[in-house]
Amino acid sequence: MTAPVIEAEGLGLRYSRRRGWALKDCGFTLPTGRICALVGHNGAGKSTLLALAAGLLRPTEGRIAAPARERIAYVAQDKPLYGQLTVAETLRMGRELNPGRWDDGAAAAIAAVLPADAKVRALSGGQRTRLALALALGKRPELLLLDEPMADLDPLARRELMGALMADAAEHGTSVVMSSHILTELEGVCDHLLLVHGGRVRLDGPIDDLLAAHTLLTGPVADLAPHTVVSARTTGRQLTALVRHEGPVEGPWQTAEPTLEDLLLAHLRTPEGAPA
Ligand SMILES: Nc1ncnc2c1ncn2[C@@H]1O[C@H](COP(=O)(O)OP(=O)(O)OP(=O)(O)O)[C@@H](O)[C@H]1O
Repeated sequence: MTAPVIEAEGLGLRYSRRRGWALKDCGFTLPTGRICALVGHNGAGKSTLLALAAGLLRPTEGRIAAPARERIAYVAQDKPLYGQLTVAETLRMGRELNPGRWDDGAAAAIAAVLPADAKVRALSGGQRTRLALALALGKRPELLLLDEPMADLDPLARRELMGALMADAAEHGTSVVMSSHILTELEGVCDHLLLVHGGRVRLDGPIDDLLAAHTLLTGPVADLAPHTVVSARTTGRQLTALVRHEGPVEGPWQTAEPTLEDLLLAHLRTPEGAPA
């Protein structure tokens, strides 16, 4: 097995005593070189987890091991940049802050369409995202942490930038963790999944293994034991369910392997604390 790039054990974070736990009892291992989708409801704890992995927050309990700060690039949801700098000055700052590591070509490939002399404060949301991603890739990180990176990009820019990011990650063996609410965007791009539900890790592992461990079935309503029902819906006498199977699914049902979207939606629909 590949060495892990992130390893968490009993990880918990409480922003304050009054607010309760944002993350609790989280344990997972992310092998090096994976493209990991980080999925969960609003407020599930995704940004908190990314900030912990980036070393910007300290765990309240447990531990998380990840590469040193200089080997991580973290693009936060609000893409903090200096508004008074120009695009060219921002890239120069990236080069000066990362001596010996900075990859001019990677940064320029992403930022090339931006007006070099425009002030950052005059850029659109999507243009700022592009600049933040250029800075992140220029740093030539071992681990790239992206918090909803594509949210304010138009569909063409989203496709182009996602393609560029993934090609760059594949070429350099970069590990990527990317949170997103756009499930279709993750399919075909990510090979690993981390699903956070109510502050706990509900599912994690290679996507192919997780899909193979689940079955989507339709047919007459009946007892589904010994399989674990993740979500079920009945229409008249017809049952549609997603189960985590224990051995082969035998019965009067039509069965299929779920898509990633089927799997994610089913797990996101379950109540907090239900068996995964
Ligand atoms: N700086 C903070 N101070 C106090 N509580 C916070 C802070 N940041 C987040 N929280 C709380 O921690 C919990 C997890 O928030 P987090 O931002 O990690 O969720 P998320 O999964 O990234 O959500 P979203 O999909 O909406 O971005 C939420 O209950 C949130 O209110």
